[in-house]
Amino acid sequence: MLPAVVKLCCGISYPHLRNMAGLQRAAVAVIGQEITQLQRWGWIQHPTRAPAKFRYNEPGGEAVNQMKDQLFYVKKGQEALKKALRVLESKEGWKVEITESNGDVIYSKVMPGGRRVFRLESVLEAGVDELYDILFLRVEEMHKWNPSIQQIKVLKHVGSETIVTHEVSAQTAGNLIGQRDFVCVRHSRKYKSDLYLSGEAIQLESFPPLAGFVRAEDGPSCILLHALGAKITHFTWLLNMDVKGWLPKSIVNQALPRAQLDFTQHLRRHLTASARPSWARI
Ligand SMILES: CC(C)CCC[C@@H](C)[C@H]1CC[C@H]2[C@@H]3CC=C4C[C@@H](O)CC[C@]4(C)[C@H]3CC[C@]12C
Repeated sequence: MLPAVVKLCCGISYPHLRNMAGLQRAAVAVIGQEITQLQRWGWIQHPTRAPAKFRYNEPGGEAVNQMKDQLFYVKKGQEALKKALRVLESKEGWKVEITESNGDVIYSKVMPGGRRVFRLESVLEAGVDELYDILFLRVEEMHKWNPSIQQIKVLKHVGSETIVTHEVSAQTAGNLIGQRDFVCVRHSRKYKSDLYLSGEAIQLESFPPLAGFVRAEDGPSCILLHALGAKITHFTWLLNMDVKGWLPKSIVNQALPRAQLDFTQHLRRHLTASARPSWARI
């Protein structure tokens, strides 16, 4: 009797389960368990907004694929964070690249394989939540305050902590590196009063490189926001980028730390501008 009632309830609430072959059903169960595990460990939160096309009444195969998709992006974002943190935690091999008078310092280090990664250390006069809002929640607005960016589009929302983005850098005067575009998984993770933002390039069949653009690859990279006070945050940014194309290493290794300093400068300006009342803004 009980199994029949359970079956009936499942049939009513999940019509697609009835259309599924045995294997698909097993896959849904396994993926469901994995997501529950991740949620239990606090790695993912319950989606506040279902991803655009995620609907329970779609045929079984589609639902399985969408769940697999979600799991793939969340895991990719978490792995990017772990890998980036491992780079930051390793203490050897860092050398000072640039020291600015405002206290910003950029270090660099050569990774196995020969790529140089850059680590910016800075202190910003803003709270962690405000920075999270600007850098993650309002990522699509970044071009409004940062002229190095032409456009950022969120292609997918996977729960509230993971997004898939398409970013296009701007063609700026004096920058010897032409425009690039990126497709990345971006993941955010809160830990006490700190916040971690990670990113890594992914290949999306549905989003092949645009004609006329060089598709660069970001990551594993991350930004760590560590609260020093209510309105003061230590900002660490690991930039790990393969800009692709045929460029001398010396040019790339000058442009990347420059791009970090520019980014922080624009961010500071944006913070002061948004702190002023709207009538006082130009
Ligand atoms: C030198 C040339 C090739 C690149 C210049 C543009 C660089 C600096 C731009 C292009 C895309 C940008 C990234 C786009 C999106 C995010 C996610 C956000 O949560 C933190 C900032 C971060 C990570 C940006 C950092 C700056 C960035 C990497």
